[in-house]
Amino acid sequence: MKLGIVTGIPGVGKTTVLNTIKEILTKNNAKFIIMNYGDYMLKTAIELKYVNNRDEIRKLPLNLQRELQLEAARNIFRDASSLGDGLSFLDTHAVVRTPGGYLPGLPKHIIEILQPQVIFLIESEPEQILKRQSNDKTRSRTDYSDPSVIKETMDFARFSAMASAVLVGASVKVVKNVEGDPAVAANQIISSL
Ligand SMILES: Nc1ncnc2c1ncn2[C@@H]1O[C@H](COP(=O)(O)OP(=O)(O)O)[C@@H](O)[C@H]1O
Repeated sequence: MKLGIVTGIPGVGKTTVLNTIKEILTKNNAKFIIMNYGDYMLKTAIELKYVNNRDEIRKLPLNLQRELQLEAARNIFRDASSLGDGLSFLDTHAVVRTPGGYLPGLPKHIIEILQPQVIFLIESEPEQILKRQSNDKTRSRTDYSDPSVIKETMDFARFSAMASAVLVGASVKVVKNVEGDPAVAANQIISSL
């Protein structure tokens, strides 16, 4: 199994880079899967009739959210393993900025189930991230609207990714999302896994 966890703070271009990875690997007839952590949580939440939609998940009692997080990790590992020597990518967050502080996205009990080889951190200049956010009217990311907040969140994402990597011996790779060319980051991620 080859699993790379792809992280990046909101607005850095993670969705764009992952879509580019998909295009490149599809063109190359490669065996791969791109999984989104939230999608896996939502699937279980709907099956268990906890929620009807994605936005209800973060309003559930924390113990149920933790149960969904754990079940998602087990299912993600199962799907990545079943791909054999194909490439698996998991779209998630190294850190989540909350009013109560920075929350690790990959705590011990989760990273130990996932067993990734690499944790990727997609980064861009804070000013660039702000510009992309303001150009992208389809999403609301106002909680990341200040360059110093973005810089601090990126720092904590690095600390958090390394702390998770230490637990399973994964590597941490910082990948820059170059303005105008998301394929640069996409190719780096593919070749590093
Ligand atoms: N390398 C890039 N160069 C220019 N614009 C980009 C690049 N990557 C992403 N964008 C733009 O930035 C905005 C946010 O990208 P998105 O992939 O949705 O971010 P995320 O998933 O990290 O929140 C979008 O408008 C997207 O088109």
